[in-house]
Formats: sequence, structure tokens, C-alpha cells
Amino acid sequence: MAAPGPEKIFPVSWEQFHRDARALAWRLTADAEAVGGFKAIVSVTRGGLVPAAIVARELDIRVIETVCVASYHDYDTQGAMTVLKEVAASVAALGGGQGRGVLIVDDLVDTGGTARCVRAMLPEAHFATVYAKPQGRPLVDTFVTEVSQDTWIYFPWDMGLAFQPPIREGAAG
Ligand SMILES: O=P(O)(O)OC[C@H]1O[C@H](OP(=O)(O)OP(=O)(O)O)[C@H](O)[C@@H]1O
Ligand code: HPA
Ligand SMILES: [Mg+2]
Repeated sequence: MAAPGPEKIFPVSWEQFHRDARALAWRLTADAEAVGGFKAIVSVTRGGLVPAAIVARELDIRVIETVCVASYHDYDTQGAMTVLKEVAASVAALGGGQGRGVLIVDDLVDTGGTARCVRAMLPEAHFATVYAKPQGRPLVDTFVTEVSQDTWIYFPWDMGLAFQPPIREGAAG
């Protein structure tokens, strides 16, 4: 369960997300070589779709599969984990059926609930996220930036440009 009403916010622009997803691809290069190149990416929808596209481009991975999991229903309130779509049999069969050589990509790990659920499907797959919070961090093999557990990350696809009142107007006195 995510903490209700996180105290801090971490807004991420498209440019920053692209830079961080590319940094993730860089960090994955040695792991890719160790398995003779990842055979496929399993993107954890929906948040994993954008980093999966960027990592696939950088590491030249052409087989992209999805696993569709939903748990946060009212934006920051986590409910029961629902698997809406499993990994296709052709991808699940890779690496002796245990996921070796498969790269799982998500945007972030928070409590680790989603990662735990997907890892159980492909126990030997490499799990990568762009951002990680401390509670979920042990479930991730590779990530780029850690943020505190009481921080809510705002992704660029969830935001739009909005007027900001001048700092002076909001200042006391
Ligand atoms: O570590 P956890 O506490 O499980 O949280 C992390 C998951 O939560 C978000 O997905 P969400 O279920 O909100 O769906 P979405 O990707 O469709 O936005 C995020 O994209 C991760 O997949
Ligand atoms: O910090 C977060 N930001 C966006 N989606 C999330 N899903 C779980 N935690 C988060
Ligand atoms: Mg998600």
C-alpha cells in the first residue's frame, strides 16, 4: 500500500524521463552481454510502456511483450492486484520457461507489490525500473534513481502545463 498523501513530490519532465530511461539502458548493457543480449522485453503496463520503448531502441531489442497489472485505482491508493493479461506463451517459454534472458521493464517500484507479482511469473528474468523507492528496491535488479518512500513521482504523461502564481503571492507577510 502506498503511504496516503505522500509528503514530497518529484515531478519528472519528458526530457528528464528520456534521459533517465537512457541511463537505465546504459546500466543494462553489461547484464545484456552476460545473457548474450536480452531476447525480449516484458513491459509492465501501463507505466512500463514508455521506458520499454526507450530501452528497446537503445539495446536493439525487437520482441516486446506486455504484462497487464493494475493495483492503484484512485491515483495514489493501492487496491487488490489484478492481472488483466499474462505474458504470452512464446515469451514465457524463453530461457527454459523461467525468464532467463528476458528483461522486465517498469517505470518504478514503490511497495514492490507489482514487481513481486510479475517476478513470480518469470523468476529468472532481469527486472529493471527507472525509479525505485526503498520498500520495493530489493525486488529490482537495476534502477537509476532512488526517491524516498514518502515521495510521489509525477510522470510526464500524467501532467500538463499550468499557470504558476508568482512566489511572492504565496509568501507569508
Ligand atoms: O511497487 P508498487 O507499489 O506495486 O507500485 C508500482 C506500480 O504502480 C504503478 O502502476 P499502476 O498499478 O498504478 O498502473 P499503471 O502503470 O497502469 O499506471 C507503477 O507503474 C508500477 O507498476
Ligand atoms: O510515486 C508514484 N508515482 C506514480 N505512480 C505510482 N504508483 C505507485 N507509486 C507511484
Ligand atoms: Mg504500473
